[in-house]
Parts: sequence; structure tokens; C-alpha cells
Amino acid sequence: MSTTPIAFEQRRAGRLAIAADYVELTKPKIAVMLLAAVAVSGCVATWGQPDLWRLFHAIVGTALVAASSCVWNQWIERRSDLLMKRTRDRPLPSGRVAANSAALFGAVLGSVGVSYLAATVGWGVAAIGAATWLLYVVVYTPMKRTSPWNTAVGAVAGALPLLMGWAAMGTPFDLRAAALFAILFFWQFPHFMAIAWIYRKDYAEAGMQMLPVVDPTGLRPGRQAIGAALALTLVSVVPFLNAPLDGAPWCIAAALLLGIAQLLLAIRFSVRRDDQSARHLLWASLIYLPAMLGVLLAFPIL
Ligand code: HEM
Ligand SMILES: CC(C)=CCC/C(C)=C/CC/C(C)=C/COP(=O)(O)OP(=O)(O)O
Repeated sequence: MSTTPIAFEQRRAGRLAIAADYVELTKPKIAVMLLAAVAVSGCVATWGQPDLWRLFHAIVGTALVAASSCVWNQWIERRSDLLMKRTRDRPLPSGRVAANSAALFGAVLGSVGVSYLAATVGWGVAAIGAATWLLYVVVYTPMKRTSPWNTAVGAVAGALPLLMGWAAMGTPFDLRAAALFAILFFWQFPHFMAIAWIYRKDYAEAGMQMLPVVDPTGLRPGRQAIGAALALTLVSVVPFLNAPLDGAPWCIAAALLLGIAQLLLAIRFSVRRDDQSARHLLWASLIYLPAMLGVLLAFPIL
């Protein structure tokens, strides 16, 4: 029996939709920003002259392990995601992907990713990847239901991949590596306090103990956003100190400017504690990080 063009097109559209669901399970937007940060970390570790093959392997391996962690995070939260408007249409709660298939997908991605890292850039990087996976999936994800300190744990998991990019270059950890880690760690507080404020009702309904749920006045979330934005601004100049490069003053000025702009929006959010100021802070965080990564990347060139 011959296949009509319409039936062929329908099957193709169906296959594409399934593929899109599996991609969605890996949280691709977060992954893109995270992998950009890993790449920049590799560049900073080698003063702008990374071994491009090692960097490529670090990015591919980190992408696989991070994707696996996001699939498992959604597998664990497949029921609570159904309770939140923001997440109820995800592939698992909506039923478009079966729980078993997602678990298998996540397991394959994770084991291939850790093995790939071990084979290409070494066991050290693979071990950081596995530890980050465990922290995100086994510690952070259940902790969202029990303590507002979950964000601090999630922020460690979010920042550790930077050390994977660094270690993949064979450079020993130093003050600059610690500064990069601290930049991504602190960045996540204004980023997430803004998000958690915007979705505080959703989080409360799903039983998630985010800070704006525990403190609906917004005072503590505001203070946490300000404190972290201030720490971020201070630590963001560290990679440019004591460096034998001419562009340091320009990079320090740019880092301070970006940090102060975000800090002002964190202060505004803390004073107003409304959705509009939270949205502005969220946008600022999504502009800040790529801009700061750009400054770090430009440093050896200037
Ligand atoms: C404690 C750590 C973090 C938490 C709890 C968190 C949570 C979230 C949530 C819930 C959203 C969706 C906002 C919406 O739907 O309006 C989001 C967006 C985003 N996050 Fe994060 N995030 C964290 C860390 C990170 C890290 C480490 C990165 C990458 C370096 C990142 C990159 C992004 C990007 C690019 C978006 C916008 C794209 C999107 O809407 O999916 N986040 N984050
Ligand atoms: C190498 C490796 C394993 C890297 C993992 C890095 C990674 C994906 C960190 C995630 C940071 C984070 C806490 C995101 C929010 O998750 P959430 O569960 O609060 O977001 P949601 O509510 O949208 O699901």
C-alpha cells in the first residue's frame, strides 16, 4: 500500500513533535547559557588560548550530563509540575512523554555524558559532573519542598559546571577560578528571587518552600537579592586584578557598571516588592550574565 503525501507529512510532524518534547525535557534555554559560561571559563583558564578540542569535549560532555540532570529533575517533579501553571504543560505532567521513557532517556544521557567526559577530558572533570548531577537531582530537587535554603544548594549546582570548563583545560584551580564560581553562584540569587516572587502563588500551591513563599512580604527575598547582587559586583572585578594585560581597567569599569545596574534593580525590587520590579530584575539578570561573560572573553583581546 502506498503512503499518501498527507499521511507522510503527518507522520513527520508527529516525529518532530516527539523530538521537541525530548529536547524540552533537557531545559535547553538554561543549557545554552550554562554552556556559554563553561566555554568562557575554559578561555579564562588559558588566558584566551584554549585547546579547542578539549573545550569542545568539555562542552559536549557537560551538555549531556546537564541535560540528564534536567530530565531527572522533571521526572522527580512530574506530579508537582502538574500543580503549577508555569510547568503543567511540560512533556511529563501533560502526559506527552511517558515517565519510563523519560527516565531511560535521562539515564542514557547521564551515563554517556560522564563516560564521554572521563574518556576525553579526564576523570576529574567527569567526577565534578557526576557530583553536580547528584547535588541538583538528589539534594536540590527534593529540598525545594523542605527549605528555602534550596536556592543556595541549587546555586552551587548551577556554578559547578564552570569548574568543569576550567579543569578540562588542565589549569589548577586558583583565585580566578574561585572568582568565576562566585560570580555564577551569586548571580543566581537576584535571578531566582525575581522568578520566585513572580511565581510565588504557583510555588505555594505546589508546596515549594521558596523564600517568597515562606516570607510573602518580600522583605527577605529583597534583602537576599540585594546582598547577592552586591557580593556579585565586588567579586566580578577579581578576575581582572593582578593580570598582565592592558585591558584590565576597561574590564573592571564594565564589570562594575553591569553589577551596579543590576544592584539598583535589586534595590528597587526590594523597595517595591511588586511583579513589575521583579520582572525588570529578572530581565537584568538575563542580560547581565551574557554581558559579563562577554567582558571576560574580551579581556585577553583588549
Ligand atoms: C538556583 C538556581 C536557579 C533556579 C532556581 C532557576 C530557575 C529558573 C526558572 C524557574 C526559570 C523560568 C522562568 C520563567 O519561566 O519565567 C529560569 C529561567 C532561566 N534561567 Fe534560571 N535558574 C537557576 C539558575 C540558572 C543558571 C545557572 C542558568 C544558566 C547559567 C540559568 C539560566 C536561565 C535562563 C537563560 C532562563 C530564561 C529562559 C527560560 O525562561 O527558560 N538559570 N530559571
Ligand atoms: C553538569 C550538570 C549536572 C549541570 C547541572 C546544572 C544545572 C542544570 C543547574 C540548574 C540550576 C537550577 C537550580 C535550575 C532550576 O531548577 P528548578 O528545578 O528550580 O527549575 P524548574 O522549577 O523550572 O524545574
